[in-house]
Amino acid sequence: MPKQYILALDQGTTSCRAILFDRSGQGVAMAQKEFTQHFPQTGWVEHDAEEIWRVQLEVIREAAAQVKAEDIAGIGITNQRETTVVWDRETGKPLHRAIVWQCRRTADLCDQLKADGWEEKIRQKTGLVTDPYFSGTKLQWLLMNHPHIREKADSGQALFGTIDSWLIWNLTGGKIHVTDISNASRTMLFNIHERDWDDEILQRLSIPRSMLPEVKSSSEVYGYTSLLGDGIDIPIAGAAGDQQAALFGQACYSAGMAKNTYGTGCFMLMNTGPKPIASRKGLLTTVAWEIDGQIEYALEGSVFTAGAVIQWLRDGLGIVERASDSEQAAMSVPDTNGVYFVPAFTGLGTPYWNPHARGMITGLSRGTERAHLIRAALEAIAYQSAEVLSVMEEESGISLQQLKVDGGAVQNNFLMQFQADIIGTEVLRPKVQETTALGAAFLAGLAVGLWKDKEELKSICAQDGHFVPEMGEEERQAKFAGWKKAVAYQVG
Ligand SMILES: Nc1ncnc2c1ncn2[C@@H]1O[C@H](COP(=O)(O)OP(=O)(O)O)[C@@H](O)[C@H]1O
Ligand SMILES: O=P(O)(O)OC[C@H](O)CO
Repeated sequence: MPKQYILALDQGTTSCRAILFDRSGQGVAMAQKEFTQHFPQTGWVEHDAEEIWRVQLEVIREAAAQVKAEDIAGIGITNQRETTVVWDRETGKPLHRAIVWQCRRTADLCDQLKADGWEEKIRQKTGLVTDPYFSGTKLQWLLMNHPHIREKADSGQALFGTIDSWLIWNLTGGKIHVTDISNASRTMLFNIHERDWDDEILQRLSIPRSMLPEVKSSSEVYGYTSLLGDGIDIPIAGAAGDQQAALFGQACYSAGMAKNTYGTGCFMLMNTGPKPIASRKGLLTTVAWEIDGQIEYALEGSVFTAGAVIQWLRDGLGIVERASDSEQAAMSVPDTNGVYFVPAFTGLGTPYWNPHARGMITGLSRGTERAHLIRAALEAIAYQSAEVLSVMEEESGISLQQLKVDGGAVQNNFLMQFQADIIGTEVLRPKVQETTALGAAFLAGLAVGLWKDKEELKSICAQDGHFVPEMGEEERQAKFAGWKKAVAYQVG
Protein backbone atom coordinates (compact mmCIF):
# COMPACT_ATOMS: atom_id res chain seq x y z
CA MET A 1 0.00 0.00 0.00
CA PRO A 2 1.65 3.30 -1.01
CA LYS A 3 1.92 6.06 1.55
CA GLN A 4 -1.18 8.19 1.17
CA TYR A 5 -1.14 11.29 3.33
CA ILE A 6 0.70 14.59 3.53
CA LEU A 7 0.87 16.39 6.85
CA ALA A 8 0.73 20.16 6.40
CA LEU A 9 1.90 22.42 9.22
CA ASP A 10 0.40 25.92 9.09
CA GLN A 11 2.12 28.12 11.65
CA GLY A 12 0.04 31.34 11.48
CA THR A 13 0.20 34.61 13.38
CA THR A 14 -2.43 33.55 15.89
CA SER A 15 -2.50 29.78 15.83
CA CYS A 16 -0.65 26.60 14.95
CA ARG A 17 -2.44 24.09 12.76
CA ALA A 18 -1.67 20.63 11.48
CA ILE A 19 -3.82 19.14 8.74
CA LEU A 20 -3.56 15.72 7.14
CA PHE A 21 -4.53 15.69 3.48
CA ASP A 22 -5.21 12.61 1.42
CA ARG A 23 -4.47 12.16 -2.29
CA SER A 24 -7.77 13.78 -3.28
CA GLY A 25 -6.81 16.96 -1.35
CA GLN A 26 -9.40 16.30 1.36
CA GLY A 27 -8.48 17.18 4.92
CA VAL A 28 -8.89 13.97 6.92
CA ALA A 29 -7.67 15.24 10.30
CA MET A 30 -6.99 18.67 11.69
CA ALA A 31 -5.79 20.11 14.97
CA GLN A 32 -5.47 23.77 15.82
CA LYS A 33 -4.41 25.77 18.87
CA GLU A 34 -3.95 29.47 19.52
CA PHE A 35 -0.82 30.72 21.27
CA THR A 36 0.12 33.85 23.24
CA GLN A 37 0.49 37.27 21.65
CA HIS A 38 2.83 39.67 23.47
CA PHE A 39 2.43 43.45 23.04
CA PRO A 40 5.25 44.87 25.19
CA GLN A 41 4.87 48.46 23.90
CA THR A 42 2.59 50.39 21.55
CA GLY A 43 3.07 48.99 18.05
CA TRP A 44 5.36 46.17 19.25
CA VAL A 45 4.40 42.51 18.76
CA GLU A 46 6.32 39.44 19.94
CA HIS A 47 5.88 35.66 20.06
CA ASP A 48 7.62 33.10 22.22
CA ALA A 49 9.34 30.82 19.68
CA GLU A 50 9.56 27.97 22.20
CA GLU A 51 5.82 28.19 22.82
CA ILE A 52 5.23 28.14 19.05
CA TRP A 53 7.30 24.96 18.72
CA ARG A 54 5.57 23.34 21.73
CA VAL A 55 2.08 24.16 20.45
CA GLN A 56 3.00 23.17 16.90
CA LEU A 57 4.24 19.79 18.11
CA GLU A 58 1.05 19.24 20.11
CA VAL A 59 -1.14 19.80 17.06
CA ILE A 60 1.17 17.70 14.87
CA ARG A 61 0.79 14.79 17.31
CA GLU A 62 -2.97 15.26 17.58
CA ALA A 63 -3.58 15.30 13.83
CA ALA A 64 -1.05 12.58 13.01
CA ALA A 65 -2.57 10.24 15.60
CA GLN A 66 -5.55 9.74 13.29
CA VAL A 67 -3.45 7.62 10.89
CA LYS A 68 -0.42 5.34 11.02
CA ALA A 69 2.82 7.36 10.95
CA GLU A 70 4.18 5.08 8.23
CA ASP A 71 1.32 6.18 5.94
CA ILE A 72 2.51 9.80 5.99
CA ALA A 73 4.46 10.40 2.79
CA GLY A 74 5.84 13.77 3.78
CA ILE A 75 5.48 17.02 5.70
CA GLY A 76 4.88 20.44 4.14
CA ILE A 77 5.40 23.64 6.11
CA THR A 78 3.79 27.02 5.72
CA ASN A 79 4.20 29.92 8.09
CA GLN A 80 3.62 33.51 9.05
CA ARG A 81 6.40 35.25 7.16
CA GLU A 82 9.07 37.80 8.19
CA THR A 83 8.76 36.96 11.90
CA THR A 84 12.33 36.87 13.15
CA VAL A 85 13.77 34.17 15.41
CA VAL A 86 17.35 34.10 16.67
CA TRP A 87 18.56 31.06 18.56
CA ASP A 88 21.70 29.44 19.92
CA ARG A 89 23.25 26.78 17.68
CA GLU A 90 24.43 24.74 20.71
CA THR A 91 21.41 24.81 23.00
CA GLY A 92 18.69 25.34 20.39
CA LYS A 93 17.17 27.98 22.71
CA PRO A 94 15.88 31.31 21.37
CA LEU A 95 18.02 34.27 22.41
CA HIS A 96 15.04 36.67 22.44
CA ARG A 97 11.31 36.55 21.86
CA ALA A 98 10.52 36.36 18.14
CA ILE A 99 9.84 39.79 16.64
CA VAL A 100 6.59 39.45 14.73
CA TRP A 101 5.98 40.78 11.20
CA GLN A 102 3.46 43.30 12.56
CA CYS A 103 5.99 44.86 14.97
CA ARG A 104 6.87 48.50 14.23
CA ARG A 105 9.87 48.88 16.56
CA THR A 106 12.29 49.40 13.68
CA ALA A 107 10.43 52.31 12.06
CA ASP A 108 13.33 54.65 12.97
CA LEU A 109 15.92 52.26 11.53
CA CYS A 110 13.92 52.24 8.28
CA ASP A 111 13.68 56.05 8.32
CA GLN A 112 17.47 56.12 8.65
CA LEU A 113 17.92 53.76 5.70
CA LYS A 114 15.68 56.01 3.64
CA ALA A 115 17.54 59.15 4.76
CA ASP A 116 20.79 57.47 3.72
CA GLY A 117 19.40 56.87 0.23
CA TRP A 118 18.97 53.07 0.48
CA GLU A 119 15.28 52.83 -0.43
CA GLU A 120 15.68 52.43 -4.19
CA LYS A 121 18.65 50.07 -3.86
CA ILE A 122 16.67 47.86 -1.46
CA ARG A 123 13.68 47.88 -3.80
CA GLN A 124 15.82 46.91 -6.78
CA LYS A 125 17.68 44.13 -5.00
CA THR A 126 14.94 42.63 -2.84
CA GLY A 127 11.69 43.75 -4.52
CA LEU A 128 10.55 45.16 -1.15
CA VAL A 129 9.64 48.50 0.33
CA THR A 130 11.90 49.75 3.16
CA ASP A 131 9.56 49.01 6.06
CA PRO A 132 9.76 47.50 9.57
CA TYR A 133 7.47 44.71 8.29
CA PHE A 134 10.43 42.73 6.93
CA SER A 135 13.01 40.70 8.89
CA GLY A 136 16.13 42.70 7.97
CA THR A 137 15.80 45.62 10.38
CA LYS A 138 14.29 43.35 13.06
CA LEU A 139 17.49 41.32 13.04
CA GLN A 140 19.57 44.49 12.91
CA TRP A 141 17.66 45.77 15.98
CA LEU A 142 18.31 42.56 17.94
CA LEU A 143 22.02 42.75 17.18
CA MET A 144 22.20 46.45 18.05
CA ASN A 145 20.27 46.26 21.29
CA HIS A 146 21.37 42.95 22.80
CA PRO A 147 25.15 42.60 23.25
CA HIS A 148 24.87 38.87 24.07
CA ILE A 149 23.20 38.26 20.69
CA ARG A 150 25.83 40.36 18.90
CA GLU A 151 28.58 38.38 20.61
CA LYS A 152 27.10 35.03 19.70
CA ALA A 153 26.42 36.20 16.16
CA ASP A 154 30.03 37.28 15.72
CA SER A 155 31.34 33.97 17.04
CA GLY A 156 29.03 32.00 14.73
CA GLN A 157 26.91 30.64 17.58
CA ALA A 158 23.68 32.57 16.91
CA LEU A 159 21.40 31.48 14.08
CA PHE A 160 18.65 33.47 12.40
CA GLY A 161 15.57 32.07 10.75
CA THR A 162 11.98 32.79 9.88
CA ILE A 163 9.43 30.39 11.35
CA ASP A 164 9.89 27.80 8.58
CA SER A 165 13.61 27.55 9.51
CA TRP A 166 12.78 27.35 13.20
CA LEU A 167 10.31 24.49 12.66
CA ILE A 168 12.64 22.55 10.34
CA TRP A 169 15.49 23.00 12.85
CA ASN A 170 13.34 21.56 15.64
CA LEU A 171 11.74 18.82 13.55
CA THR A 172 15.18 17.55 12.56
CA GLY A 173 16.55 17.66 16.12
CA GLY A 174 18.75 20.72 15.47
CA LYS A 175 20.51 19.31 12.44
CA ILE A 176 19.23 21.33 9.50
CA HIS A 177 19.37 25.12 9.14
CA VAL A 178 17.57 26.00 5.89
CA THR A 179 14.81 28.25 4.61
CA ASP A 180 12.74 28.14 1.46
CA ILE A 181 13.23 30.83 -1.16
CA SER A 182 9.75 32.34 -0.78
CA ASN A 183 10.47 33.01 2.90
CA ALA A 184 13.97 34.28 2.11
CA SER A 185 12.43 36.80 -0.27
CA ARG A 186 10.60 38.41 2.68
CA THR A 187 13.68 39.15 4.77
CA MET A 188 14.90 42.27 2.90
CA LEU A 189 18.29 40.53 2.96
CA PHE A 190 17.81 38.36 -0.15
CA ASN A 191 18.66 39.42 -3.68
CA ILE A 192 15.77 38.05 -5.77
CA HIS A 193 17.71 38.43 -9.03
CA GLU A 194 20.92 36.73 -7.87
CA ARG A 195 19.16 34.10 -5.75
CA ASP A 196 21.45 34.72 -2.81
CA TRP A 197 21.75 36.76 0.38
CA ASP A 198 22.89 40.25 -0.52
CA ASP A 199 26.33 41.06 0.91
CA GLU A 200 25.94 44.81 0.52
CA ILE A 201 22.71 44.87 2.54
CA LEU A 202 24.15 42.47 5.12
CA GLN A 203 27.11 44.78 5.56
CA ARG A 204 24.90 47.88 5.91
CA LEU A 205 22.81 46.17 8.60
CA SER A 206 25.89 44.57 10.25
CA ILE A 207 24.49 41.06 9.91
CA PRO A 208 27.03 38.21 9.66
CA ARG A 209 26.25 35.81 6.80
CA SER A 210 27.06 32.86 9.09
CA MET A 211 23.76 33.45 10.95
CA LEU A 212 21.66 32.91 7.84
CA PRO A 213 20.06 29.65 6.72
CA GLU A 214 20.85 27.95 3.43
CA VAL A 215 18.22 28.89 0.83
CA LYS A 216 16.40 25.90 -0.69
CA SER A 217 13.60 25.51 -3.23
CA SER A 218 9.98 25.27 -2.06
CA SER A 219 9.56 21.63 -3.01
CA GLU A 220 12.35 19.21 -2.07
CA VAL A 221 13.36 17.00 0.84
CA TYR A 222 15.19 19.19 3.36
CA GLY A 223 15.62 16.51 6.01
CA TYR A 224 13.70 13.92 8.02
CA THR A 225 11.86 13.85 11.31
CA SER A 226 11.55 10.87 13.61
CA LEU A 227 9.28 12.66 16.07
CA LEU A 228 6.18 10.74 14.98
CA GLY A 229 7.48 7.27 15.72
CA ASP A 230 10.69 5.43 16.54
CA GLY A 231 12.41 4.23 13.42
CA ILE A 232 10.00 6.12 11.14
CA ASP A 233 11.72 8.90 9.24
CA ILE A 234 9.24 11.23 7.56
CA PRO A 235 10.64 13.59 4.92
CA ILE A 236 10.11 17.32 5.34
CA ALA A 237 9.54 17.92 1.67
CA GLY A 238 8.21 21.41 1.05
CA ALA A 239 7.91 24.89 2.54
CA ALA A 240 6.58 28.28 1.55
CA GLY A 241 5.48 31.46 3.25
CA ASP A 242 1.76 31.28 4.01
CA GLN A 243 0.67 33.78 1.35
CA GLN A 244 2.68 32.09 -1.38
CA ALA A 245 1.39 28.71 -0.20
CA ALA A 246 -2.19 30.01 -0.48
CA LEU A 247 -1.47 31.15 -4.06
CA PHE A 248 -0.23 27.63 -4.78
CA GLY A 249 -3.16 25.99 -2.98
CA GLN A 250 -5.60 28.10 -5.01
CA ALA A 251 -3.95 26.73 -8.19
CA CYS A 252 -2.92 30.21 -9.39
CA TYR A 253 -0.27 28.72 -11.63
CA SER A 254 -0.45 31.12 -14.60
CA ALA A 255 0.59 34.74 -14.82
CA GLY A 256 -2.35 37.05 -14.04
CA MET A 257 -4.07 34.70 -11.56
CA ALA A 258 -4.59 36.19 -8.08
CA LYS A 259 -5.95 35.43 -4.62
CA ASN A 260 -6.65 37.37 -1.44
CA THR A 261 -6.18 35.72 1.97
CA TYR A 262 -8.12 37.06 4.98
CA GLY A 263 -6.26 36.13 8.18
CA THR A 264 -4.71 38.42 10.79
CA GLY A 265 -3.84 40.64 7.83
CA CYS A 266 -4.95 40.47 4.20
CA PHE A 267 -2.53 39.60 1.47
CA MET A 268 -3.32 39.76 -2.22
CA LEU A 269 -0.88 38.01 -4.51
CA MET A 270 -0.84 37.85 -8.29
CA ASN A 271 1.32 35.32 -10.11
CA THR A 272 3.53 37.20 -12.61
CA GLY A 273 5.40 34.21 -14.05
CA PRO A 274 9.15 33.60 -14.34
CA LYS A 275 10.20 37.27 -14.40
CA PRO A 276 10.04 39.63 -11.43
CA ILE A 277 7.93 42.71 -12.19
CA ALA A 278 8.98 45.92 -10.46
CA SER A 279 6.23 47.99 -8.86
CA ARG A 280 6.02 51.78 -8.81
CA LYS A 281 2.91 52.02 -6.65
CA GLY A 282 3.84 50.27 -3.44
CA LEU A 283 3.25 46.64 -4.35
CA LEU A 284 5.96 44.16 -3.40
CA THR A 285 7.84 41.97 -5.85
CA THR A 286 8.29 38.63 -4.22
CA VAL A 287 9.24 35.03 -4.99
CA ALA A 288 6.12 32.89 -5.30
CA TRP A 289 7.97 29.55 -5.26
CA GLU A 290 10.81 27.60 -6.79
CA ILE A 291 10.16 24.10 -8.08
CA ASP A 292 12.72 22.00 -9.99
CA GLY A 293 15.00 25.00 -10.41
CA GLN A 294 12.22 27.20 -11.86
CA ILE A 295 11.48 30.37 -9.91
CA GLU A 296 8.11 32.09 -10.30
CA TYR A 297 7.38 35.55 -8.96
CA ALA A 298 4.36 37.42 -7.65
CA LEU A 299 3.22 40.95 -7.02
CA GLU A 300 1.81 41.42 -3.53
CA GLY A 301 -0.32 43.98 -1.74
CA SER A 302 -0.24 43.76 2.08
CA VAL A 303 -2.88 44.87 4.59
CA PHE A 304 -1.51 44.60 8.13
CA THR A 305 -4.76 44.55 10.11
CA ALA A 306 -7.73 42.54 8.84
CA GLY A 307 -9.06 39.65 10.98
CA ALA A 308 -7.00 41.15 13.82
CA VAL A 309 -9.54 43.96 14.08
CA ILE A 310 -12.21 41.37 14.89
CA GLN A 311 -9.91 39.82 17.47
CA TRP A 312 -9.57 43.26 19.01
CA LEU A 313 -13.36 43.65 19.17
CA ARG A 314 -13.35 40.28 20.95
CA ASP A 315 -10.32 40.53 23.25
CA GLY A 316 -9.76 44.29 23.52
CA LEU A 317 -13.29 45.74 23.64
CA GLY A 318 -15.16 42.54 24.51
CA ILE A 319 -18.10 43.46 22.26
CA VAL A 320 -18.20 40.11 20.47
CA GLU A 321 -17.78 36.77 22.15
CA ARG A 322 -16.56 34.87 19.09
CA ALA A 323 -15.16 36.25 15.81
CA SER A 324 -18.02 34.56 13.97
CA ASP A 325 -20.59 36.61 15.96
CA SER A 326 -19.50 39.66 13.98
CA GLU A 327 -21.43 38.44 10.93
CA GLN A 328 -24.84 38.51 12.55
CA ALA A 329 -24.15 41.80 14.33
CA ALA A 330 -23.11 43.47 11.06
CA MET A 331 -26.23 42.21 9.32
CA SER A 332 -28.50 43.47 12.11
CA VAL A 333 -28.05 47.07 10.88
CA PRO A 334 -28.52 48.41 7.34
CA ASP A 335 -25.24 50.35 7.35
CA THR A 336 -22.58 51.76 9.70
CA ASN A 337 -24.57 54.93 10.39
CA GLY A 338 -21.69 57.00 9.02
CA VAL A 339 -18.95 55.29 11.03
CA TYR A 340 -15.60 54.45 9.41
CA PHE A 341 -12.95 52.42 11.20
CA VAL A 342 -9.33 52.69 10.02
CA PRO A 343 -7.63 49.81 11.87
CA ALA A 344 -4.03 50.98 11.43
CA PHE A 345 -2.99 49.30 14.70
CA THR A 346 0.50 48.61 13.36
CA GLY A 347 0.76 51.20 10.59
CA LEU A 348 -0.57 50.97 7.07
CA GLY A 349 0.79 48.76 4.27
CA THR A 350 -0.11 48.95 0.57
CA PRO A 351 -0.42 51.54 -0.88
CA TYR A 352 0.52 53.93 1.97
CA TRP A 353 3.49 52.20 3.65
CA ASN A 354 3.22 54.40 6.70
CA PRO A 355 4.63 52.67 9.81
CA HIS A 356 3.70 55.63 12.01
CA ALA A 357 -0.07 55.63 11.27
CA ARG A 358 -2.33 54.35 14.06
CA GLY A 359 -5.99 53.29 14.25
CA MET A 360 -8.96 55.64 14.19
CA ILE A 361 -12.76 55.58 14.25
CA THR A 362 -14.58 58.48 12.60
CA GLY A 363 -18.22 59.55 12.30
CA LEU A 364 -19.27 58.62 15.85
CA SER A 365 -22.57 60.08 17.01
CA ARG A 366 -24.99 59.54 19.89
CA GLY A 367 -26.79 57.11 17.61
CA THR A 368 -23.72 54.85 17.15
CA GLU A 369 -24.39 51.33 18.41
CA ARG A 370 -22.23 48.27 18.96
CA ALA A 371 -23.44 46.78 15.67
CA HIS A 372 -22.35 49.86 13.72
CA LEU A 373 -18.82 49.56 15.10
CA ILE A 374 -18.67 45.86 14.28
CA ARG A 375 -19.99 46.45 10.79
CA ALA A 376 -17.47 49.28 10.25
CA ALA A 377 -14.63 46.96 11.36
CA LEU A 378 -15.66 44.31 8.82
CA GLU A 379 -16.16 46.87 6.08
CA ALA A 380 -12.64 48.22 6.79
CA ILE A 381 -11.20 44.81 5.88
CA ALA A 382 -12.97 45.02 2.51
CA TYR A 383 -12.03 48.66 1.85
CA GLN A 384 -8.36 47.97 2.49
CA SER A 385 -8.45 44.98 0.12
CA ALA A 386 -10.27 47.09 -2.48
CA GLU A 387 -7.47 49.65 -2.38
CA VAL A 388 -4.89 46.90 -2.90
CA LEU A 389 -6.87 45.43 -5.80
CA SER A 390 -7.10 48.78 -7.49
CA VAL A 391 -3.28 49.24 -7.39
CA MET A 392 -2.78 45.63 -8.49
CA GLU A 393 -5.03 46.08 -11.52
CA GLU A 394 -3.40 49.37 -12.42
CA GLU A 395 0.15 48.02 -12.24
CA SER A 396 -0.44 44.68 -13.91
CA GLY A 397 -2.78 46.05 -16.55
CA ILE A 398 -5.05 43.08 -15.78
CA SER A 399 -8.66 43.60 -14.79
CA LEU A 400 -9.63 40.68 -12.54
CA GLN A 401 -12.84 38.93 -13.54
CA GLN A 402 -13.01 37.08 -10.26
CA LEU A 403 -11.22 37.33 -6.92
CA LYS A 404 -10.28 34.02 -5.31
CA VAL A 405 -10.37 34.26 -1.52
CA ASP A 406 -9.34 32.14 1.47
CA GLY A 407 -8.26 32.41 5.12
CA GLY A 408 -10.07 32.30 8.47
CA ALA A 409 -12.30 35.36 7.93
CA VAL A 410 -13.82 34.21 4.60
CA GLN A 411 -16.36 32.22 6.57
CA ASN A 412 -18.00 35.57 7.19
CA ASN A 413 -20.69 35.86 4.48
CA PHE A 414 -21.37 39.52 5.25
CA LEU A 415 -17.71 40.35 4.68
CA MET A 416 -17.55 38.38 1.43
CA GLN A 417 -20.72 40.00 0.04
CA PHE A 418 -19.52 43.47 1.04
CA GLN A 419 -16.15 42.71 -0.56
CA ALA A 420 -17.83 41.76 -3.85
CA ASP A 421 -19.98 44.89 -3.65
CA ILE A 422 -17.17 47.30 -2.95
CA ILE A 423 -14.84 45.98 -5.69
CA GLY A 424 -17.69 45.36 -8.15
CA THR A 425 -16.15 41.94 -8.92
CA GLU A 426 -17.28 38.40 -8.21
CA VAL A 427 -15.66 36.78 -5.16
CA LEU A 428 -14.93 33.02 -5.30
CA ARG A 429 -14.54 30.97 -2.14
CA PRO A 430 -12.93 27.51 -2.47
CA LYS A 431 -14.33 24.31 -1.06
CA VAL A 432 -11.15 23.61 0.90
CA GLN A 433 -10.81 26.89 2.77
CA GLU A 434 -7.51 25.77 4.28
CA THR A 435 -5.79 26.61 1.02
CA THR A 436 -2.64 27.80 2.78
CA ALA A 437 -2.12 24.37 4.29
CA LEU A 438 -3.24 22.71 1.06
CA GLY A 439 -0.58 24.68 -0.84
CA ALA A 440 2.11 23.45 1.56
CA ALA A 441 0.79 19.91 1.18
CA PHE A 442 0.87 20.23 -2.62
CA LEU A 443 4.50 21.45 -2.55
CA ALA A 444 5.58 18.55 -0.33
CA GLY A 445 3.43 16.04 -2.22
CA LEU A 446 5.06 16.99 -5.52
CA ALA A 447 8.52 16.41 -4.00
CA VAL A 448 7.69 12.91 -2.76
CA GLY A 449 5.66 11.91 -5.81
CA LEU A 450 2.19 11.79 -4.21
CA TRP A 451 1.02 14.08 -7.02
CA LYS A 452 2.53 14.19 -10.49
CA ASP A 453 2.33 17.80 -11.58
CA LYS A 454 0.38 21.08 -11.41
CA GLU A 455 -2.23 19.78 -13.87
CA GLU A 456 -3.16 17.08 -11.42
CA LEU A 457 -3.28 19.65 -8.59
CA LYS A 458 -5.62 21.91 -10.58
CA SER A 459 -8.14 19.11 -10.86
CA ILE A 460 -8.21 18.83 -7.05
CA CYS A 461 -9.24 22.46 -6.38
CA ALA A 462 -13.02 23.06 -6.28
CA GLN A 463 -15.14 26.12 -5.46
CA ASP A 464 -17.68 26.30 -2.65
CA GLY A 465 -19.44 29.62 -3.00
CA HIS A 466 -19.44 32.79 -4.98
CA PHE A 467 -20.60 36.30 -4.14
CA VAL A 468 -21.88 38.51 -6.93
CA PRO A 469 -21.79 42.31 -6.63
CA GLU A 470 -25.23 43.74 -5.89
CA MET A 471 -24.50 47.32 -4.84
CA GLY A 472 -25.29 50.16 -7.23
CA GLU A 473 -22.37 52.15 -8.65
CA GLU A 474 -23.39 55.42 -6.99
CA GLU A 475 -23.62 53.89 -3.54
CA ARG A 476 -20.31 52.07 -4.05
CA GLN A 477 -18.51 55.25 -4.98
CA ALA A 478 -20.03 57.24 -2.13
CA LYS A 479 -19.04 54.62 0.45
CA PHE A 480 -15.54 54.34 -0.95
CA ALA A 481 -15.10 58.11 -0.95
CA GLY A 482 -16.04 58.11 2.75
CA TRP A 483 -13.34 55.52 3.42
CA LYS A 484 -10.69 57.51 1.54
CA LYS A 485 -11.59 60.58 3.58
CA ALA A 486 -11.21 58.66 6.84
CA VAL A 487 -7.78 57.27 5.82
CA ALA A 488 -6.69 60.75 4.77
CA TYR A 489 -7.06 61.91 8.40
CA GLN A 490 -4.27 59.46 9.21
CA VAL A 491 -1.94 59.67 6.26
CA GLY A 492 -2.73 63.11 4.84
N1 LIG B 1 -16.33 34.52 11.02
C1 LIG B 1 -15.35 35.42 11.09
N2 LIG B 1 -15.57 36.72 10.79
C2 LIG B 1 -14.58 37.64 10.82
N3 LIG B 1 -13.31 37.34 11.15
C3 LIG B 1 -13.03 36.08 11.46
C4 LIG B 1 -14.02 35.05 11.44
N4 LIG B 1 -13.42 33.89 11.79
C5 LIG B 1 -12.13 34.18 12.00
N5 LIG B 1 -11.88 35.49 11.81
C6 LIG B 1 -10.60 36.20 11.93
O1 LIG B 1 -9.66 35.53 11.11
C7 LIG B 1 -8.39 35.46 11.75
C8 LIG B 1 -7.96 34.02 11.81
O2 LIG B 1 -7.75 33.58 10.51
P1 LIG B 1 -6.47 32.71 10.17
O3 LIG B 1 -6.49 32.48 8.70
O4 LIG B 1 -6.45 31.56 11.09
O5 LIG B 1 -5.34 33.77 10.59
P2 LIG B 1 -3.77 33.65 10.88
O6 LIG B 1 -3.22 32.66 9.88
O7 LIG B 1 -3.30 35.04 10.64
O8 LIG B 1 -3.56 33.23 12.30
C9 LIG B 1 -8.53 36.05 13.13
O9 LIG B 1 -7.95 37.34 13.12
C10 LIG B 1 -10.05 36.14 13.35
O10 LIG B 1 -10.39 37.31 14.05
O1 LIG C 1 -0.39 34.47 9.70
P1 LIG C 1 -1.14 35.18 8.64
O2 LIG C 1 -2.01 34.28 7.84
O3 LIG C 1 -1.82 36.40 9.12
O4 LIG C 1 -0.04 35.69 7.58
C1 LIG C 1 0.94 36.59 7.96
C2 LIG C 1 1.80 36.96 6.78
O5 LIG C 1 2.58 35.89 6.33
C3 LIG C 1 2.67 38.12 7.12
O6 LIG C 1 3.43 38.49 6.01
